Amino acid sequence: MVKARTALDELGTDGSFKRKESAWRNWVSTDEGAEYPPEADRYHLFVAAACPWAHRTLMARHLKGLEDIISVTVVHPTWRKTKPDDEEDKHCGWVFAADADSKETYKNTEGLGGPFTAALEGCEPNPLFTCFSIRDVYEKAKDTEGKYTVPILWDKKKETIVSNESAEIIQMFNSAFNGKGLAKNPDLDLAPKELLDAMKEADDWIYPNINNGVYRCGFAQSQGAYDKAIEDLTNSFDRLEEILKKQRFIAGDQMTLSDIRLFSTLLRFDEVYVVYFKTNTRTVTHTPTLLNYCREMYQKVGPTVNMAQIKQHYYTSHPNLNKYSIIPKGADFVKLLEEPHDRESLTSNKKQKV
Ligand SMILES: N[C@@H](CCC(=O)N[C@@H](CS)C(=O)NCC(=O)O)C(=O)O
Repeated sequence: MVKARTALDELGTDGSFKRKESAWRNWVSTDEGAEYPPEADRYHLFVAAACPWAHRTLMARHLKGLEDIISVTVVHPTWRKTKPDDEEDKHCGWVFAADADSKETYKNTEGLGGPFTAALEGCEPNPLFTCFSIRDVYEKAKDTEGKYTVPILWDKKKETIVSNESAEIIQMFNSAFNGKGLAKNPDLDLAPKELLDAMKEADDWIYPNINNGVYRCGFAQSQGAYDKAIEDLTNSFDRLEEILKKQRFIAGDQMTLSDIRLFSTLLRFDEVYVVYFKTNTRTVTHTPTLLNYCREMYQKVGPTVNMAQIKQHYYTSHPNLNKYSIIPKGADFVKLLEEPHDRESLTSNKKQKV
């Protein structure tokens, strides 16, 4: 019997949040005889618009022009019981939205807050096979790990999961679909050879301290664990600012996958993490360099951003953090991102490809 669990169960003995490694790690590859070769209309993404890891894959798909050949389903932002008919089964997580004409509503997993409509614009039932939850998708692939995360890159031909690791899915999107007229932007290289070392160097501190750092703050269950996480986050936030004062993107003059990874966290920072995860030592709004950096990124990937779903997900899905699921109004961070940025001055003689 697979033990179902969520990120909220991943704790060290000191109350610190310890994220587990993703379990499905296959690759779409152009290698001869590859099990998962690049093909049009073969692969499908299951994502939550809210999830920063899934958002990475939507940004890479958009920038590479893969929308016509890799289909997507966005799940409902508010978690609920994944086996609603089984009293004993307590697991809560991502479920598909109901049909557009459904009138069903539900409350949060403690029966409070809401009501949230089961049908939601931009979300839909699973178009590939009948099922209720993302857990059902993992079960169809005979998963034995029991952590039912998005994103999932699904193979429609073999009916299985290729990968559930966003960092690797974005690499596949960058490099595996450039031939045979598949990607509309095959020449855009978001991981150029000459920047690979700088990208790795940046990812290596940004992941633990910023991307996962906000979760280490928000899911901490002891003061000591929170104190350590917020100190690491604050120092890294300041380090980012210093780097981006001198350099247009995090690994150099050119946008790379490392910027996609960073932006997905910064986009959610002021509206969600500052309030919900108590990351309130800094804000992007009051850090001009980072605000302008976010403006430039937003202006490249705007169609992938859904702030309403981002807020709905976090504030309504973990009643232990927000019992009544009240969604704070916020100061409309996205509107700030629509304003002009000043980042060209950092690379005045180089033309950006995107
Ligand atoms: N390593 C994974 C992490 C994905 C992840 O943690 N996704 C969250 C959503 S933000 C999730 O689906 N959580 C479900 C759960 O904790 O049960 C990746 O980067 O792809």
